[in-house]
Amino acid sequence: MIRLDHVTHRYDDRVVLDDVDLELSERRIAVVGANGSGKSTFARLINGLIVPSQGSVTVDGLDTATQGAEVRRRVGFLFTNPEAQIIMPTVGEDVAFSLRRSGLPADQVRTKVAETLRALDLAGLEDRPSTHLSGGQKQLLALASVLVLEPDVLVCDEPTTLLDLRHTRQVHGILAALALQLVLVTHDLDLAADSDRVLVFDEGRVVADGAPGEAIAHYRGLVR
Ligand SMILES: Nc1ncnc2c1ncn2[C@@H]1O[C@H](COP(=O)(O)OP(=O)(O)OP(=O)(O)O)[C@@H](O)[C@H]1O
Repeated sequence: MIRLDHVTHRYDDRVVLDDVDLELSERRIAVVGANGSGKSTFARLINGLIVPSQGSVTVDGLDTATQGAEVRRRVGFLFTNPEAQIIMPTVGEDVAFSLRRSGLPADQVRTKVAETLRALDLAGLEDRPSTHLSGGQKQLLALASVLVLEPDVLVCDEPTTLLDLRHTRQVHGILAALALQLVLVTHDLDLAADSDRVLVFDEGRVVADGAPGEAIAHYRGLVR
């Protein structure tokens, strides 16, 4: 359960999230809204990349402000641009790097890395330099490096914005099949429609919250 208790966030003096109060327990939650409406700030609050100026954010009762490391063990985060999170020179090393503090022996790390790459259509690419991957493959690698840690929650901030249609569909399919709680910030309303609950942000507030049909219709109404 993700809980935002009267969360306000400011950058300097500017309020970008204004008294957001939510309990999120659905498996697939989509977040839509105009540029600058506060979606990324909201996403980053969930895993403690940002802590709120006022109010609190908890994940399974763990407070992001005081138990950030524990929260981040449960909550994986996928950025729009995979370059922001690919660290190691080769595909296999990058996924294995996520497990560096797992205490697992090397052979188990290798097995987990291979299994995760297989699940993301990157089988056999362990030794491929990360820089040689296509943009779509890079996003799959970034996702592999998050999923190998088996998070309970995955927060994705516009994960398909930089991808072509084929890779967008591929990432959608993979995200839809994951057995975890997914919070997906997206401008892709087809993708948002395929969720259990949609939050619509506008100027730092949640202005609609509910079933996809209703919430997306509200969002469309805002931009008319
Ligand atoms: N680190 C920061 N310092 C100052 N202001 C910021 C910072 N990050 C975001 N902002 C501002 O906060 C507001 C909300 O930004 P945020 O990125 O959360 O919106 P968004 O809905 O995700 O937008 P987009 O759809 O364009 O990604 C924007 O006006 C943005 O300029």
